[in-house]
Amino acid sequence: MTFGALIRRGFSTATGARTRPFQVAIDGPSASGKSTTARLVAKRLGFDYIDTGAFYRCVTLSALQKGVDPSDSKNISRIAALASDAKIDLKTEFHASASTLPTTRVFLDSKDVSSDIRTSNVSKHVSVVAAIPAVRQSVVQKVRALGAEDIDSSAKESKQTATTSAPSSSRAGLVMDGRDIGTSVLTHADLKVFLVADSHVRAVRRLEELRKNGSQDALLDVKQVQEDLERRDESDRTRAVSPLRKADDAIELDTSNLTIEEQVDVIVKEALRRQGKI
Ligand SMILES: Nc1ncnc2c1ncn2[C@@H]1O[C@H](COP(=O)(O)OP(=O)(O)O)[C@@H](O)[C@H]1O
Ligand SMILES: Nc1ccn([C@@H]2O[C@H](COP(=O)(O)OP(=O)(O)O)[C@@H](O)[C@H]2O)c(=O)n1
Repeated sequence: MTFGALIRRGFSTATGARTRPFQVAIDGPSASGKSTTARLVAKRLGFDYIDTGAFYRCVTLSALQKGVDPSDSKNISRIAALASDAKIDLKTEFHASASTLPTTRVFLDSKDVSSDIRTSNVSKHVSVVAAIPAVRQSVVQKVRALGAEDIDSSAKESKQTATTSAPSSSRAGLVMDGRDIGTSVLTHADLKVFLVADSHVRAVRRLEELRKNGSQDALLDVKQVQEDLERRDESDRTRAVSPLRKADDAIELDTSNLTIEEQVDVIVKEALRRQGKI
């Protein structure tokens, strides 16, 4: 095994120093609370945050904008090419105020598409796009490249964009959320969490969020939102490559009856415990 591979596996150096940032992997079905929780955990721990769902949404948006129908299997290789060519950047602002939720802006080929990737049309097609093996390969490559940048240059670029509550140099870790983070992207993550919640509860929360954001999709009713979430979960769970599933070594956390603060607390405490800080 190479030294690089040992580093990726998180082995310590002879001096006992950690060789890579502490990694937290958060997976789970749609609207289980992953991104909200992940951003707040990152803020509390002074870690970076990567929303991998945004990558699949960008590829889907790119296809739809170019008139390439994701539901037509003849378009698989065109969508794979779009995924490979897409330049995707995330900029998370952590904000100084303790009570403000960090915000992540998403850029596709340098254009801010943060709202465009959240429309119901993108949501409707994203799971089909995410099931294309070549798309997953491209996205995982892009996501890993971001993770590696965090390892090699902890005080660089993405941190300059952040109005962080913690100094950028202290961003010694990474929180990543998605569907396959614990099972195939960060398989050696120091802490893996699988968030779940009742699908009706998730639909109510998602609709509330759409209303708050003034989205046109706020006109949908809870039943329609719940159906969309369940359809997407089913597709994510049953696809051939990297399906949504709890990693064997992940902690499962049901957020149905928790407050956001409670679920964040559980994860932050476990991360601190595993870092030997409490
Ligand atoms: N425990 C909770 N109680 C109430 N609302 C929650 C809770 N957890 C998350 N939410 C809300 O549910 C919605 C979906 O959460 P989000 O983090 O976007 O989920 P995911 O990233 O898994 O799709 C957001 O509006 C979020 O604020
Ligand atoms: N690591 C990931 C992240 C997202 N995805 C796909 O991308 C879609 C959108 O992810 P998301 O996290 O933005 O979705 P929500 O949970 O916010 O609804 C999911 O339904 C999956 O099909 C994936 O396959 N693997």
